[in-house]
Amino acid sequence: NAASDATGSGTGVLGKKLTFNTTLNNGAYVLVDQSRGGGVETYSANNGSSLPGDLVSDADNSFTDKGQAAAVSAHYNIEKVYDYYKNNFNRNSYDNKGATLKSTVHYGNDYNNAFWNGQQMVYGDGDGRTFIPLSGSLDVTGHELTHAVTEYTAGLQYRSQPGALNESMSDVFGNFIEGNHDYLVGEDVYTPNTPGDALRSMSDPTKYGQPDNMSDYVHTGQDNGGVHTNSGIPNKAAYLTIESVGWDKAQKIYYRALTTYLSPRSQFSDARAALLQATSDLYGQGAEYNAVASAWDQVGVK
Ligand SMILES: Cc1cccc(C(=O)O)c1OC(=O)C1CC1
Ligand SMILES: [Zn+2]
Repeated sequence: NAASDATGSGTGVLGKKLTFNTTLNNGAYVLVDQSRGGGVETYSANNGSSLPGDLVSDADNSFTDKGQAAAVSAHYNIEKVYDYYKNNFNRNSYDNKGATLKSTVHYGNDYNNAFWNGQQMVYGDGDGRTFIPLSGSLDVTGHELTHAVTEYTAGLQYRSQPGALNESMSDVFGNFIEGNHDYLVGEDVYTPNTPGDALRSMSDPTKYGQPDNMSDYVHTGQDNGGVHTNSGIPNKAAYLTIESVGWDKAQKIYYRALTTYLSPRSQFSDARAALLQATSDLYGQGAEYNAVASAWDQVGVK
């Protein structure tokens, strides 16, 4: 049969009934959304580690099996992430040329991670204690896809200060995309037995062991120079900026800095300058400009 567009439905990781675009292909419905850019395609590694694995399919376009929940959430959430970048910034996928958005779920066993591997997004199932399937969180899927946007724009190297900025941009846009203004990261899929906690907090990074000031920058060889630790410093600056200038202006400032002024070896001080320049371009050197300067003053970055 010719591939055609259909509307599928299913149950996500958090138990919600979700609808999304599928394609009827050779008598089965697959998680392929041909309506967005070069397509959104969702695969399963079937708890192996070869990528991308198999396209997730269902005979009756109703993806309600428990084993399909991680794929349902990934497919639905990535549609939303695509729409965020297209609707807010007219960006057509991570490369702005309609690159196909590929995700693989059920990667590995009890895998408490998610990552962008340079070609696609990959989501573990979690071990059920630290994480439940990570694709269940919109801020996590936004975080992962933003790694791809960063790679195709600023190209921030994934180590030391540029790496912490890379991580921060993913947390910042993950939060913009999730849109619930909780400034938390991963809360929907983190520690199911501990309500109210999160993997990271942008409003109070110290709550989960991250520094929130340059004076507490962690010099380490671990984790590519502490990229998931030191991201607390630019994350705190982002929180202060968003609270001062407001959600909408902050999004525009951050997107312009990421796509126009940041570069592979940008340090925290370069991020301050890039965000100030973006603010000046967009809103001049008034209240918003002073708010950005103050935010970075407060985290000890000049
Ligand atoms: C859970 C996890 C482990 C290692 C790397 C990442 C990574 O993608 O950097 C990761 O995912 C996140 O940080 C998402 C936002 C919760
Ligand atoms: Zn990341």
